[in-house]
Amino acid sequence: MTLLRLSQKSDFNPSRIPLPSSKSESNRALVIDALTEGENSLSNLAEARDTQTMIRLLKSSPPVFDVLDAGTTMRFLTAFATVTNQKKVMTGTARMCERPIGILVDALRSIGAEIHYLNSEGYPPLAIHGLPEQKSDKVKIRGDVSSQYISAMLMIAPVLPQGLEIELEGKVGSRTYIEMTLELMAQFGIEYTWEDNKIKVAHQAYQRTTFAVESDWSGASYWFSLLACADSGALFLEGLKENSLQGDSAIVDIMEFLGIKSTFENGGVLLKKQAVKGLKKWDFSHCPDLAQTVAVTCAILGQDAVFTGLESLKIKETDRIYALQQELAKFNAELKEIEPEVYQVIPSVTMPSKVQIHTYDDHRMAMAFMPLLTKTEVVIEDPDVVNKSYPSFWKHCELIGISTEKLETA
Ligand SMILES: O=C(O)C1=C[C@@H](OP(=O)(O)O)[C@@H](O)[C@H](O)C1
Ligand SMILES: C=C(OP(=O)(O)O)C(=O)O
Repeated sequence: MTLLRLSQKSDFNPSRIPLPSSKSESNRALVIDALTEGENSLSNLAEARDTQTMIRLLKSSPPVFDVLDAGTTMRFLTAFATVTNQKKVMTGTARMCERPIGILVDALRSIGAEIHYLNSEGYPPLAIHGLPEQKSDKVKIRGDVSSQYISAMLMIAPVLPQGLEIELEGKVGSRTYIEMTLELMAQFGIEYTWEDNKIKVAHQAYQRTTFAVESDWSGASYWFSLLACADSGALFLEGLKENSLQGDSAIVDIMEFLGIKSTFENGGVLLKKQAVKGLKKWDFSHCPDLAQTVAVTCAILGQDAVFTGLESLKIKETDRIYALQQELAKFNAELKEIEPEVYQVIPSVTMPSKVQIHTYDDHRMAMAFMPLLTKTEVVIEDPDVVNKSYPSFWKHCELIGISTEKLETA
């Protein structure tokens, strides 16, 4: 196994970080591009493995779409292959084959798709045989498992012969990602209405356009956390916009409570330290990918906080609740379920002289625990796990004065 030892060489002052591009925006733009007649001009596509996998599969179109561990690539390409009447097998890593897809398959089948499960009902791998005829222009989808099913159906809606009306059932999680999908579709000329729980998209053509992907706010969150945990310094994060398509820009509001003042200027955001006001309670329903970052920040800063909206964390790259609980315990902090689906972060009071973080095949576990280096010696297991969303993460650590030393073990 590879281990990476992290330690701080200097103050983070003044350091510029050339953030990676958003994989969520990139993967949507690529699917829309594949559904547009004629050429779009897409720039700043993400270096993330999830996006590079999407690019490779769309370009080479092999009979088996192996998406590895990329959730959006799995869900978006399932809908794409169906609507474009392709015969494909959809598969991925062992963990991907444990991540549910039944809600999307049911939605596609209800409008006429032919899709079969090759192993377990409700999970990849799948065999897609296409959509011989659109049988319905209405579909109901529950909103509390993954918004990616809804985004996948929305992106194919304009090219369906009868268009599509999607009725969202129950609580809707990750709503900001549905909004991102619709706003991006609108940039490619699509008109839609969203009233109450019904989103309607008529049959229409995607218009050729020029689209530049913004930097990744989820990736930016680790630098907010690092500065919040550091004694001093300032950071400039390049390529972020105040009016972002990405819901994870909520990190600005969260970190305002945890000691970071953000100023948008010169095509990015300048982070400076300010007094910690304290974060009492936060609902992560619409920004689930920030939960690990903020849990670790609170644990390090000695901030007791209550988190809700963590339901979807159990079905992501790993069970992120379990993973957080195990790793926080290594420095005497806790993520305790105090009522069903209500969690309290109980911060660390004593910090060991060294902490080794297991990363559970989850990029966000590696990146979220990096700021621990401000308090103790940190060793990250399997550091290449960051490649899923942020391959240059450790290089950027070096760039701002963190030493990263690779250690090989048997
Ligand atoms: O649509 C997207 O780009 C994403 C939606 C979210 O997933 P869920 O909708 O499953 O919560 C998020 O966690 C994921 O990283 C990216
Ligand atoms: C959950 C994530 O991605 P996905 O669901 O697309 O695999 C993530 O990047 O944190």
